[in-house]
Amino acid sequence: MPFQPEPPIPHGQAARTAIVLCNLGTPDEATAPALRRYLAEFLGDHRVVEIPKPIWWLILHGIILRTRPAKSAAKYASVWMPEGSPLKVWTDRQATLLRGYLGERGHQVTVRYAMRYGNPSIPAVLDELKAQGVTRVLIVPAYPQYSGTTTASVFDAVATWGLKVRHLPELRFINRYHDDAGYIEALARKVRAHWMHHGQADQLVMSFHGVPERTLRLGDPYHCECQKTARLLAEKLGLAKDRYKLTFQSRFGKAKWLEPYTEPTLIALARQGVKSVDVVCPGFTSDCLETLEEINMEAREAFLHAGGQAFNYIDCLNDSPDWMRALTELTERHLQGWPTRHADDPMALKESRERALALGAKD
Ligand SMILES: C=CC1=C(C)c2cc3[nH]c(cc4nc(cc5[nH]c(cc1n2)c(C)c5CCC(=O)O)C(CCC(=O)O)=C4C)c(C)c3C=C
Ligand SMILES: [Fe+2]
Ligand SMILES: [Fe+2]
Repeated sequence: MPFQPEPPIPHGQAARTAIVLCNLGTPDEATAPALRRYLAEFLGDHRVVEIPKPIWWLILHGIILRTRPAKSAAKYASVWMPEGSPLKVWTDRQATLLRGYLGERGHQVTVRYAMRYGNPSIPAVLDELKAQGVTRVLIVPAYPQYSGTTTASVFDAVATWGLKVRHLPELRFINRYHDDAGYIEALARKVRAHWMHHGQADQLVMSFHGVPERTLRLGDPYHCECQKTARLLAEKLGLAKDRYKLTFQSRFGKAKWLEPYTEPTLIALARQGVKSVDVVCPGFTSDCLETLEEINMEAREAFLHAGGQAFNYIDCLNDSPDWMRALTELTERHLQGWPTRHADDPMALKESRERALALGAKD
């Protein structure tokens, strides 16, 4: 494969830093053809479905992509926002705000969002940043808990992009922030604000996206990191063990996934006489199909149908100021050693060039 053409070598050009906030991805429209494109890319990723490729290709293209796109398109249509898919709308806002929050603290960084599947794609965003002269990139997956199915797949996309690039930018990659104090505090404040306005339900259900159970046996730390997030959040909220539950949602396919499953747990709670539940999804940093439709519509319906009386969904972190502050501090820590406060400042640049020349560098 030939390398991409490079711009002329930039003698004396200051380092320029960018942050790329990478989320899962979402279809461009809530239509069956858009869903087919998106699901083919997403479910065709061997990180996501680990069945041997030729067998899975037949199942995916022969069965799943013939039936699922239309059904999923109807679900997406039920949560679509005027500006687009919720996942994209929130991720876009987070990137814009992060740029502002970092700017307030004197950092001059470009911030973009990218999607692992769909648009704007990770390679397209990295190409654009490189064309702008960016020389350092911090990749921030939108997943607090590390999983091979999601976090590592973002890394694959970055590494694959790098295969065609001769002059790579310096790259950093955040693996996890499931126990980050700012993230836990932002979650706790969301829950407390909800309690202030609506009162506290009998149970708090913390629902995380599931993964196949075998990934845990094969060494994926995702399950442990979800447990830790839930424990820290409960501690922060002062919740006793019998007042909250950790569950896993969004099971896909027939294999066993991490348990307990969210919807059956909600049904069991209702049947045991639990009248009210608050449900929060700490593993999702943005509201999306899985929270707005699967939890706030389907799971709500199941709980109420089984005899529950009040189902209160607590929004994801989205663009909450507490989360934006946490994300700012998290990225600030990972930018250390990259002088983002000076990069575009002509005086600082002149000084650093003079210092470099004094140390014997050639201009
Ligand atoms: C938060 C982390 C996520 C993990 C871990 C994850 C693993 C995972 N997902 C699937 C299959 C599907 N996921 C779907 C949607 C979806 N998944 C996540 C996040 C994680 N997935 C998000 C944020 C979303 C919503 C995207 C949006 O556009 O709003 C879907 C739904 C698509 C549909 O047709 O309904 C599927 C399917 C697997 C198999 C997996 C791990 C093995
Ligand atoms: Fe998923
Ligand atoms: Fe789902």
